[in-house]
Amino acid sequence: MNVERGLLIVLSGPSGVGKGTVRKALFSEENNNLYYSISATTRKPREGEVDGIDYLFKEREDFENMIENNKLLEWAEYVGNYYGTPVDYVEKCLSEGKDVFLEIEVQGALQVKKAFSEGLFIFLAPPSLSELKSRIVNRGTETEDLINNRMRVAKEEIELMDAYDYVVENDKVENACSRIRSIITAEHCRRDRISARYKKMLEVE
Ligand SMILES: Nc1ncnc2c1ncn2[C@@H]1O[C@H](COP(=O)(O)OP(=O)(O)OP(=O)(O)O)[C@@H](O)[C@H]1O
Ligand SMILES: Nc1nc2c(ncn2[C@@H]2O[C@H](COP(=O)(O)O)[C@@H](O)[C@H]2O)c(=O)[nH]1
Repeated sequence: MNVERGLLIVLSGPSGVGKGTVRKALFSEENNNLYYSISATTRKPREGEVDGIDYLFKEREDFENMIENNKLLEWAEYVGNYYGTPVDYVEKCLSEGKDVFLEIEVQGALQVKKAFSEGLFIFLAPPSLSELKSRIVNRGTETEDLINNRMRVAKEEIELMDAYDYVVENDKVENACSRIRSIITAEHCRRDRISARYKKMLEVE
């Protein structure tokens, strides 16, 4: 039996806007058919982060081997570390009809868009730059230098938001989740319109 391919959902946006928080809230809901793609990174684990759950933590040499051997759907160097999406997991889920969820920065999202124009690209935006900075500062995971670097990159990333299908403001986590859920539902309905399943139904009738 032919299975309809799953949807590739890319949530992107500046560091500290709340991508991880919103993603965890979305995944805490039942029956969402969403599968999270765990990224590889050369960044060192933060307190509480677990290898294989938060990230696949790699040495630089191992990451560079993954690049050379085409094991990554996309990758980017972000504020001194590599981050990338292992391609096999994404392909396997999509071919089994599962929706795959990537939570990645903007350079990587734009690479995915080139390769997978049929993906769903959502930019999570902060209510303001000052709120963005407070969120990174209050998270307490970065030094002052890193915060300034992340804020510098954030401004460049926000300028690219027009390349996305949707912009969702993360004012409150529950509002952002509800908007994203609506976007995913609408995208499924749009695809159903052209889906082989309905074409088959007409052939059988
Ligand atoms: N809507 C919100 N209102 C207030 N605080 C929020 C909101 N969403 C997330 N936060 C807080 O902002 C901080 C950054 O959130 P989070 O770590 O999810 O961001 P991120 O975009 O995943 O960051 P990074 O890209 O660096 O991994 C966290 O302390 C989180 O609790
Ligand atoms: N291009 C990619 N970006 C990724 C990936 N996984 C995470 N990220 C993004 O990197 C920054 C920094 O993350 P942090 O955990 O160090 O705060 C953030 O914007 C992440 O969304 C990936 O596989 N590819």
